[in-house]
Amino acid sequence: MDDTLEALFAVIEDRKETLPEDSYTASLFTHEKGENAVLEKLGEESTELVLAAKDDDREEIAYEAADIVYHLLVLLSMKDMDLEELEAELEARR
Ligand SMILES: N=c1c2ncn([C@@H]3O[C@H](COP(=O)(O)OP(=O)(O)OP(=O)(O)O)[C@@H](O)[C@H]3O)c2ncn1[C@@H]1O[C@H](COP(=O)(O)O)[C@@H](O)[C@H]1O
Repeated sequence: MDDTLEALFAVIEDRKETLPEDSYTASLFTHEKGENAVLEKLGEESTELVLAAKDDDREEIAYEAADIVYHLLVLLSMKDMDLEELEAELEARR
């Protein structure tokens, strides 16, 4: 899981740097979508996750959780944060 998150975060950081035209991630870092779009997605997906949990729909829970994790990592990158800061906070709670 760590490797998966690190690989995804590396792709997100690359898209932020290179801004390929056909990249959804890159569009989030430009005025085309921007921070508000990321925050809206996190709000929508949280609601969808709650509904999936209420339905005990495991496939949908995994799908919505993945959407949230992806947009959360985009938000961290947007704020010039990195995975280490998230890990440090989680470790501090152990
Ligand atoms: N993990 C994701 C990921 N999760 C979700 N999304 C996109 O997030 C968008 C919104 O997701 P939704 O589930 O809300 O889908 P939707 O309601 O149909 O979207 P909208 O039409 O409302 O925008 C969709 O366009 C999804 O494709 C993602 N886009 C990219 N990634 C990862 O980022 C990598 C780079 O992607 P690009 O930047 O597109 O090259 C990919 O290889 C993936 O690993």
